[in-house]
Amino acid sequence: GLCAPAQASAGAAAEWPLAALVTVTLLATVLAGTILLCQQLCRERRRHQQRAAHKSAQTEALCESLQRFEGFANATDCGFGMAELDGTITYVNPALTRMIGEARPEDAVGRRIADYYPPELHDKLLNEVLPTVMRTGHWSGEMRLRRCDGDLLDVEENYFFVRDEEGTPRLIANILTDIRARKSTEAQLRLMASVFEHSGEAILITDASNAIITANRAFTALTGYSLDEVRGRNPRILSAGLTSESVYRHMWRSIDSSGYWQGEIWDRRKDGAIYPKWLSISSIRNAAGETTHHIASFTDITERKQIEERIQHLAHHDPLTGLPNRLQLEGRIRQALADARRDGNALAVVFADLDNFKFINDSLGHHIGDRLLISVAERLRAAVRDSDIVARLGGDEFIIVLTRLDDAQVAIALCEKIRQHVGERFDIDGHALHTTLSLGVSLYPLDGRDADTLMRAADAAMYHAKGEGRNNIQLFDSRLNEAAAMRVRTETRLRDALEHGHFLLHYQPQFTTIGEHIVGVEALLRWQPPDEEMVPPNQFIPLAEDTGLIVPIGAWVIDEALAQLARWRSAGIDGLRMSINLSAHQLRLRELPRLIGRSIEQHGLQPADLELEVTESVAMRDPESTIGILTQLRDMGIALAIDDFGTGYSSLSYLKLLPISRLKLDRSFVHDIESNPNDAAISAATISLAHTLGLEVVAEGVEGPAQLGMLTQLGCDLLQGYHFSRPLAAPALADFVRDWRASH
Ligand SMILES: Nc1nc2c(ncn2[C@@H]2O[C@@H]3COP(=O)(O)O[C@H]4[C@@H](O)[C@H](n5cnc6c(=O)[nH]c(N)nc65)O[C@@H]4COP(=O)(O)O[C@H]3[C@H]2O)c(=O)[nH]1
Repeated sequence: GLCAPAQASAGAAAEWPLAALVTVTLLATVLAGTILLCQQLCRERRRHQQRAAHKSAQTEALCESLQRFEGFANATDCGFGMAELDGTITYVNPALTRMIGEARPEDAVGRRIADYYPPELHDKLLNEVLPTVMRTGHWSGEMRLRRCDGDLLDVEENYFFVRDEEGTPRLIANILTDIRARKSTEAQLRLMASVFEHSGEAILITDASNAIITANRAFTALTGYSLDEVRGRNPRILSAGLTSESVYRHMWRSIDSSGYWQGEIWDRRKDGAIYPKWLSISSIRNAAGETTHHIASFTDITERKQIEERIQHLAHHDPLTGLPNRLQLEGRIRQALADARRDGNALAVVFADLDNFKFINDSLGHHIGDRLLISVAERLRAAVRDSDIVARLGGDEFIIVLTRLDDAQVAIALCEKIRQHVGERFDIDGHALHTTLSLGVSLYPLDGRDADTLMRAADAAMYHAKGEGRNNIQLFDSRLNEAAAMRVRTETRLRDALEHGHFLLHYQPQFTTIGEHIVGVEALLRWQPPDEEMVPPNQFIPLAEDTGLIVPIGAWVIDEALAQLARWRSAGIDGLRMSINLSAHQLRLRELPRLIGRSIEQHGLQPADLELEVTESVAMRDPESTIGILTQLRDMGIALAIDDFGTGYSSLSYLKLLPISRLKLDRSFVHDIESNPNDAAISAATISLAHTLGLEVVAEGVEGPAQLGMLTQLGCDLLQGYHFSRPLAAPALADFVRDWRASH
């Protein structure tokens, strides 16, 4: 909307002085003649007053004419001046007096024309302007006056002769117009034109009939068309034919009603390439409200669209592997289910989880971990059909949706293929890595008819696979649902057990490697329902944790273990530290430190008599609050140990932040330590790492002399396991300690 109104006003600005100039020139020519005559006649009148008595009527008429001229000359904004042929000024009107900056017209009279031009224009004045007037009778053009105060003033000048009755040039007259306003308008116009020309946006101007009048450089750069090629044509020639008619209809409706439209349309370049552009169109109307022009400006938004697509992609894909993420997966499963329903096919949802990813990630670094995930993603993708879906949920969890299956057998066979593929060696940055997959499978329509149910079923099946020792495939089994019902029954029984004292503790001694002294015991929870077999903790603790029952049960354990330690003390068995397992729920209890402190006090013990064990995964969950509570406990003087070390999620750097004093090397590493070089290496690394961090290492699950030998050699500090003793009931433990101490 900038150009056209500016043009209109510039046109007006340019037009009126011209028209005025012509009028003024004509008038002035006539009047200049008149004034000349008047002056002559008036002089004559003075000289020959008596002689001229008979001519007085004529003289009066002329004087009247002179007055009229003066009236005009005084009123006009145009400068008017006259000079002798030699350049001596004889007359200036008030406007010219103002232009040249004199106080009164008389001040200019008698001076020379050249006095009012800057020296650099003297040459032009004397050698071009005045000679031209002499030769041709007139000169017109732009000049610059130098005012008395030295300021310069741009003017348009019209020099001409005033001739006498015989036609002989007698005077030089000049009509001047101040063109400062026009000049600045022109400068502004030039600026506008260069904005137009240099704009990064392509700009196109059409007339009322929408024929192209002009276009700028960016237009040519963008479309490939030169101005000559498009002038007079309808911008329709730019269209790629991809934008629907309704878009154009809407566009014109909006331009007609509001004078404006913007939006996205597809165009074709001269070379045929199609591109999306963001287009704004404004219509320009004249005072009567009629559209005179349209101004269209547009930019190529190919790049912006690409970025948008990339953002879209990022929102729906896992950035690491490029696989669809959970968001995308949901839509795709729904689609796949709709297809399966229509075609009467089966479909399998497979939950796949890498078994030892965390360990690889933590020990070799995120860089290797990431590369491994990428490679696993590639193998998963390669193992299935293009029409199947492979997605990553995050971490080391993948979902595979196998479509168009004839039956469950095919799903199992495909999963087996996947398991084997991924189980093969990966060579990453010089590391030969092995990883295995635990796979859980649910089938449509057997296990569920909607995405949610199928995902949940596959997830349950995957956990089952983990529970079955990892690296295997489990089909969802409705018995997993029965297991859920069973859990509800067990929960009731657990509450009952707590109320009726059906829990008890067993204790397993811990030994120093050097000297094999008993220095502590670990309290291990047992459930002894009446008239039934004793239940090991793994069978009820997970449920107790899920239901929150672990909190009261855990409180009971702490109090009972400390009471037992006090009883042993009074029976003369001392030098024992009590290790107690804490669950994640307990760590979330703010009053935990206070509870423990009270219990220690009640039983007349010291904080140093107690050691709390938290599993690695628990310590790593919600690190901030965990560190807070653990630090409080440590500050009380209680020792802390990380249980099952090596199986969980630790990042080694994070370990440094924990206020711990011991690591318990998981028994899965201890178990094969003498036969499996991997396990031996992990154990060795853990022990040396712990020592570097100033921590002691307790090996759990020491079952035989070979493991003992190996752990001794690796410098492990403390040992615990069947090799020395199984967990024992309190009286048996007391006997064991007495016997051991007597015989060692
Ligand atoms: N194969 C083998 N196993 C050995 C050997 N020596 C000891 N064990 C077993 O290893 C487990 C060691 O406990 P944990 O790692 O803390 O693992 C514990 C601990 O995480 C949890 N737990 C036990 N008591 C409590 C408790 O009071 N509170 C909480 N929150 N968790 C408990 O239950 C887990 C299992 O406890 P348990 O069944 O008593 O199993 C005990 C123990 O009986 C050995 O030489 N070979």
